[in-house]
Amino acid sequence: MIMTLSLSLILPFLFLCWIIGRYTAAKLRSKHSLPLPPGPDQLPILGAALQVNTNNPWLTYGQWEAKYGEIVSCRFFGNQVVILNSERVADDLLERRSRIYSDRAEVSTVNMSGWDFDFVFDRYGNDWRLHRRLFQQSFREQKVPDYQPTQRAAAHRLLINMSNSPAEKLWGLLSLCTSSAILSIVYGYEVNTLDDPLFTISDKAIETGIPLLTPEKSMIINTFPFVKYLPTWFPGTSIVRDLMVAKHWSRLYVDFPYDFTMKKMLRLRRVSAIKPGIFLRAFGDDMKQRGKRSEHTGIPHVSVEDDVYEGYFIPKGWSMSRDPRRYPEPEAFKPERFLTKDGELNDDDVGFTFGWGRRICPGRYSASAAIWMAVASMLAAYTFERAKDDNGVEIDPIPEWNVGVTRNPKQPPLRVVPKFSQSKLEQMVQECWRFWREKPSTRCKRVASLAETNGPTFPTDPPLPTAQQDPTFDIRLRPKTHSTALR
Ligand code: HEM
Repeated sequence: MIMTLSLSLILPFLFLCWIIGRYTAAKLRSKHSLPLPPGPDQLPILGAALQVNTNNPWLTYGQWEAKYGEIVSCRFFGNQVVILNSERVADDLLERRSRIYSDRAEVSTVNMSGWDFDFVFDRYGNDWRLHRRLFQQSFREQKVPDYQPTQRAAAHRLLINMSNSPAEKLWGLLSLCTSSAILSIVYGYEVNTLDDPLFTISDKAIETGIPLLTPEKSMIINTFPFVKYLPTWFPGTSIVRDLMVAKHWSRLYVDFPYDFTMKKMLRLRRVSAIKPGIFLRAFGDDMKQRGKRSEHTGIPHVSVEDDVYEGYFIPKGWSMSRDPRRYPEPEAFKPERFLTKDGELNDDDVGFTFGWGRRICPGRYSASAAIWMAVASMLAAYTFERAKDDNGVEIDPIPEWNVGVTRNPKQPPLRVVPKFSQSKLEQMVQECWRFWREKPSTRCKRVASLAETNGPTFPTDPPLPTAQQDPTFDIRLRPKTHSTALR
C-alpha cells in the first residue's frame, strides 16, 4: 500500500522534472550558439548525480578533469553545475569576474537545519553586504594584533592540556583551542575544558549540521519536496529527522552564547552602549562556528549573469564548484610540498583555501595568526611521531575525513612526546607572558640580546624557534600576504 502510494507520487513528479530538464536544456542551446563546457553523460532527471563519489566528490572531479579538461559542466538532478578543476580557471572566474560570480545557491537544508544564521550562505545582496562590512571592521588585517594575546593564551592552554591528557584527546583539545580563542574574542566566554557546555553544544551543532548543508543533500529535498510533509516514521524520511536534530542544536548554538553575553552586559550595565540585537546576532553567531572550521569543500559560488569563458557559454544561475589540483597525489600527507630544495619554506601560501573574490573568507588573517601561534607552540613543546603497532612497525597515517560542507581529518594514530616536564612547561608559559608584558623598549633590548645568542633569525624572521633556543617559545605573527584586496 505504502509502496503504491510512493510510486504514484514519485513517478509523475520524476516525469515532470525530466520534461522541465529537457525544456531548459533546449532553451539554453537555442539562446546561445556557443556550447556549454564539456561533461559526462547524463541520465534523464538524475543528470550525472550517480557518477559522483558523494564522500569524496573531488576524486570524481579529478577523473573528469583528465577526460574533459579544466572546466566541466553537468547537471545534478535539476541543478546545473560548472566544475572548475584548476586554480587558474577558478581565479579567472571567481576572482577576476567576482562581480557576477559571488552569489550563493538556495540550499534548502540550510534553512531547515537552522543554519541560515551563518552569512556564508547569504545570497549576494544587501543583507550580505551589511554582515560582511560588520565582519571586516573587526577582522581586517590591522586588527589581528589585538587578538594575539587571546590566541596566545589559548595556545598555551593547549600545551598544558596536552601534557595532562592522553594522545587520543588531541583532536578535541585542538578544537577546544580554536573555539576558545574565537568565543573569547567575540563573546568574552572562556572555554577551558572539553566538558564545557558551550563547547559540547558547538560540537553537536557541527556534527549534526555540517553534513546536511551540502548542495547534494539539499537536492534530495528540492527534488522530492513532499518528503518534508511525510511523517518522520515514513521510510525514506531520515533526512527530515536529521534536519530536526540539527535544528535543535543550531538553535542552542545561536542562543547560548548570545544570552550569556547579554546577561554579562546587563550585569555590567553597559547594554545600552550597544545597538541591541543587530551586531551580536549578525556577527557573533557566525563567529563561533569558525573556530572549528578546517576546510570548505562545498559552498559553490553562483553566477548572476550569463557569461562566456574560453569559448564556452556559462549561463546565469549556475553553481561553480572547484577543486584546485595543483599538487600531485593530493590525498597524501606530504608537508615537503611546501619546502624548497634547501629545506626552506617555499612561497606557496595556499591562499585558495580561503576562497575567492568577494566571498573570500574575511576571517583569514585572524585564522592564519591563530594557526601559526598554536602550531608553532606545539612544535616547540612536543614531538609528533607516527604511532607503532604491536610489532613496533610504524602505522601509516592514512587520513580519514569527516565530510560535509567543510571537511576535516579524523585524528590519525599519533605518538605525542613532550620535550619538557609539566612544571618546566608551566614555567616557560609564565616566562612568555612576562616577556610580553614588558615595555616594548625593554622587549626590543631582550630580543636583540636573544638574537645575539641565538642567531639573527629570532623573532622577526621565525622559522619556528625551538623551546631550547628561545625560553619564551612564543612566535610573532609572520604576516601573510594575500593577493586579493578586501572589497
Ligand atoms: C583555517 C581556517 C579557515 C578556513 C580554511 C576558511 C575558509 C573559508 C572559505 C573557503 C570560505 C568560502 C569562500 C568562498 O566562498 O569563496 C569562507 C567563508 C567565510 N569565513 Fe572562513 N575560513 C577559516 C576561518 C575563519 C575564521 C576564523 C572566521 C572568523 C573569524 C571565518 C569567517 C568566514 C566568514 C564570515 C565567511 C563567509 C564570507 C562570505 O560569504 O562573504 N573563517 N571561509
